[in-house]
Amino acid sequence: MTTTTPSHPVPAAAAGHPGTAATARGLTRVHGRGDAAVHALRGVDLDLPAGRFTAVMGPSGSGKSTLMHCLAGLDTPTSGIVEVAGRALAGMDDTALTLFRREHVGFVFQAFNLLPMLSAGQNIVLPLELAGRRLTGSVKERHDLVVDVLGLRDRLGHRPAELSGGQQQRVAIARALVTEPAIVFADEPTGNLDSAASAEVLGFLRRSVRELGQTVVMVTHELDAAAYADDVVVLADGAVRRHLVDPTADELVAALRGEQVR
Ligand SMILES: Nc1ncnc2c1ncn2[C@@H]1O[C@H](COP(=O)(O)OP(=O)(O)OP(=O)(O)O)[C@@H](O)[C@H]1O
Repeated sequence: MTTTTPSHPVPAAAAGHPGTAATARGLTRVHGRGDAAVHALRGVDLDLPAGRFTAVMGPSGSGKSTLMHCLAGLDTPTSGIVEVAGRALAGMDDTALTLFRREHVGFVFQAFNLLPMLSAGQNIVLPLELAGRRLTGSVKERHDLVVDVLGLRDRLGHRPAELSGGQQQRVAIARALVTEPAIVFADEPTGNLDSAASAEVLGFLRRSVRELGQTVVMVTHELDAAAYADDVVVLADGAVRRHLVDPTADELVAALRGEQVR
């Protein structure tokens, strides 16, 4: 593991767990039983620092999605510990997990997952409404900041079908950021975008880290996308092969060499 010091300061973290947004210890996930058992994760130890943009890379089947789902409380590990924002996920029932995700976790998906009948603005405030939070005071300030950072001010009245793919993904990012979650998980967020829109979306994700102090974890197959991140976790065979802090392009390519990335 690379242990070099980050070149820019790591901001203060989510409440209750200074410096670390999410932690995994001895994380395993086995699908099926007996001869049919698939060991998707084989003992992952990982600390994801707050206020950083981390890319998760690795060959197809190396466990990227499983790791993200376990960290986000969308899948239950077979063994091991997950903590997000200083809270252990083990022992939370479905209702508690749903409430926890609503408050502390944001998601950005490859397919945008916007509600087509709602305007961009209505999609963005949906998580606030679900959490019973009113668009006033500091919540309104945060909303306005997110809308401006993502350049969506003049698109709020448009429905998703009236927006380009890149604009739709920016709305999805705003929706993920508006509640000020401890961590945002982005699963192949540029998988449905052309290269120009991809660059734009990745630039906005990076700005959300730099300017809003957000923590973003992004699963990607693309070296170009990973180059926007501060840090890169390389998985292989269900384990962390490398955790690169502020890698140069050459260091990243060298770390991935030998790990066939789809
Ligand atoms: N529900 C499931 N049942 C059985 N096996 C599964 C299940 N989900 C994932 N797996 C297996 O677990 C391993 C890890 O899968 P995972 O989807 O996490 O990998 P990945 O790195 O995200 O792959 P990709 O890059 O192709 O999306 C794979 O061998 C996969 O086939």
